[in-house]
Amino acid sequence: MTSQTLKTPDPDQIRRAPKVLLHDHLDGGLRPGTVVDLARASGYDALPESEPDALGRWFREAADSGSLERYLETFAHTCAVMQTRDALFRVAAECAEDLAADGVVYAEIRYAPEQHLEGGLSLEEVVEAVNEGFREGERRAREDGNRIRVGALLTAMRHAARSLEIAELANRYRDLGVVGFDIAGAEAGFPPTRHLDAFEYLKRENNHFTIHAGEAFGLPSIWQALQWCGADRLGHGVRIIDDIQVAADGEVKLGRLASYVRDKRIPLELCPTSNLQTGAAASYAEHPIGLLRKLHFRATVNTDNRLMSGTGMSTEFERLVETFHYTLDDMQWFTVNAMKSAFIPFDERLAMINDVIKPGYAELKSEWLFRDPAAGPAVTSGSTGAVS
Ligand SMILES: O=c1[nH]cnc2c1ncn2[C@@H]1O[C@H](CO)[C@@H](O)[C@H]1O
Ligand SMILES: [Zn+2]
Repeated sequence: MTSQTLKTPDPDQIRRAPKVLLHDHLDGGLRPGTVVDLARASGYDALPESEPDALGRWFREAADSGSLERYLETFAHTCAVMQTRDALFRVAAECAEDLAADGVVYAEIRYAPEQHLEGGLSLEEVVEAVNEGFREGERRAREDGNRIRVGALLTAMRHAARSLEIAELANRYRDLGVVGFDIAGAEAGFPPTRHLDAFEYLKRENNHFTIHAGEAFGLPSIWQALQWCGADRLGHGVRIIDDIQVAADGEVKLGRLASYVRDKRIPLELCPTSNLQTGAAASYAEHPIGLLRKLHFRATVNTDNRLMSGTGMSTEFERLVETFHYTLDDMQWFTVNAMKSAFIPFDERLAMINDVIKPGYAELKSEWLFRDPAAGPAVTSGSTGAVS
């Protein structure tokens, strides 16, 4: 290892580093200007602001409530303008384009088809419009010299009763752009076991699913998601920290559930900024991701809702780099964790890791060797030579 390996990456390196995103809501990632355009086109007159910058600020502030329930109220506006084929296509295309421009090479984007039927579309038409939008976004990204692959996750809302139907839909569109299933929405009062039939169906079909659990509600929710429902991954899962004790002398003790999650390499789809907004964590410094990374949980970094959190993958990593002094090696570790945990076939995950992610980080890590000497010293910290 050289001293350069210890240096934290700058924002430009973070943006150029290949990143993998497993937890991002389509209806939580619209461009503010697109919300304004689509509202105008559809005659939706309930937007709280009519100018894109002000609207973007409104979403961030409204979502900054400290409560998941109030955070979720903001989705009424985005869902309202996503009720036609053209709107869904546009939002999906821009989503893929924006992620690619931010250095994301692989993304699984989720949304709840049942929330997009008010304009008369069928569930199938919703899925097809979004899939076509993703393909268009991938194409535009290629034109811009970026590479991204996007898969869809179909979400069922946990307060509703359509989960089996949505699970069947996910299964029907398997290999046609949909890579898995999820449940989302308010957690307290809506345990995942209400949707057991959907999960059992997907298991019988050898299909994949993740469950939002351990965000607004703690260990019982995580336990149910894993041991009753059989989730492949945990959406957030951040409250697994409640089952980890750190003594004053630094000794760490994992409870049975935390041990299970770590031993079984259950992926945690952590979303730091979103957690600060809903009150699941008090600050970046206190966010459990720091400890979970040290303890080698299968931790991944995600955006959740780029519009409501005013964030992106690079922004999330910037905050983590500032807070925990992560290096490119740490970034690569989170990224490989995410790619290993994706719902696409094993050989494709492996190729993404070996042929895209690792070479991408190697390239970034090698840049200092070829820099212009006139540009100043090669490293700014730990610059005394090899350390191991
Ligand atoms: O962090 C979250 N926790 C739980 N549910 C969420 C979160 N973010 C978004 N949604 C919910 O998922 C739906 C489909 O995308 C959104 O409409 C929102 O209600
Ligand atoms: Zn979410």
